[in-house]
Amino acid sequence: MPVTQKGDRVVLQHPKLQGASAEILYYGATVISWKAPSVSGSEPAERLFVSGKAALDGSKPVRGGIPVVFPAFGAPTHPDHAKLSQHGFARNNIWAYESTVMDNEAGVSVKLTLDPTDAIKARFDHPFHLEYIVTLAEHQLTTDFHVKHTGLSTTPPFEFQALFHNYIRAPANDVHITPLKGVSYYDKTEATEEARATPKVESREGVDVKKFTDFVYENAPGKYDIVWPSGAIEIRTSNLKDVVVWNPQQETGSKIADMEEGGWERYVCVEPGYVCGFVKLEPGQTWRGQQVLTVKV
Ligand SMILES: O=P(O)(O)OC[C@H]1O[C@@H](O)[C@H](O)[C@@H](O)[C@@H]1O
Repeated sequence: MPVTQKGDRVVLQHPKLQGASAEILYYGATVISWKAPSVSGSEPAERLFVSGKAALDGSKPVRGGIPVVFPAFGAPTHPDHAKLSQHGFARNNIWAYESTVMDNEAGVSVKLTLDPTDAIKARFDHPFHLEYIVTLAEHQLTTDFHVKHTGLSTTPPFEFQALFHNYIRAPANDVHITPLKGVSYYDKTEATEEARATPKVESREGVDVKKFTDFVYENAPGKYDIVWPSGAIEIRTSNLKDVVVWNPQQETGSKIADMEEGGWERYVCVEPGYVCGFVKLEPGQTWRGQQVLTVKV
């Protein structure tokens, strides 16, 4: 069966390619596994990092995979988001499985949804409907995030940020991310608020994460290559103008309670999103953001 619903997750299996799969937890609609073969046709291998200490029981957001960040990135900055926790509520609420959207020789695709609950309304009282479509193809995983304003025409618009928090499994000390040269970014590792709010310009051909990195690139190219000696993943995006590159290294990684020992050496987070400024959604409108992850080696 290409789509199997289990207790806490839905499992996608490629209809033709034995072992190519994806697993999505209903908690947070978090993709916690993506297995894909290399281009040369090796056995499908895990492409995402999930910490061995990650909670998968819904007690806290998953440390790894692809958490969905909505409606606030990082600590909320919008007055309307003041009651929300870091990265918002999409990653720590239970989504509903809606349907299998596609099931053919090319791949398989499912849709999950999230609507306001009383607990969400207490913190973010806006009429919305979220849809998340995850598609597994031979060497690809696509995630589509749709935000709909479901209010009547007289309802005020609402504003949000959105981001795919990809933990890409890769040897962190050997990865390079391109092409970010010349792109402005905010350096969240700076000690003062003023320094964090002052844009810098990336001067490197290939960005590495050999030291603690938490950079928010604004108006980035939208297509990124993450390359290391034995592998490469491409991320293509639509409607996601910014990208965050994060790796805590030992300096801050060792302080993350649910990070496995040395985990920071096993991934790089490359996170496409709309996080500088806010999307403003009018009643009846739908906003769509998409990424396509492709194994290139
Ligand atoms: O620990 P969390 O809430 O999952 O966040 C992890 C990281 O997520 C990144 O997107 C942020 O830029 C970092 O500042 C943050 O530390």
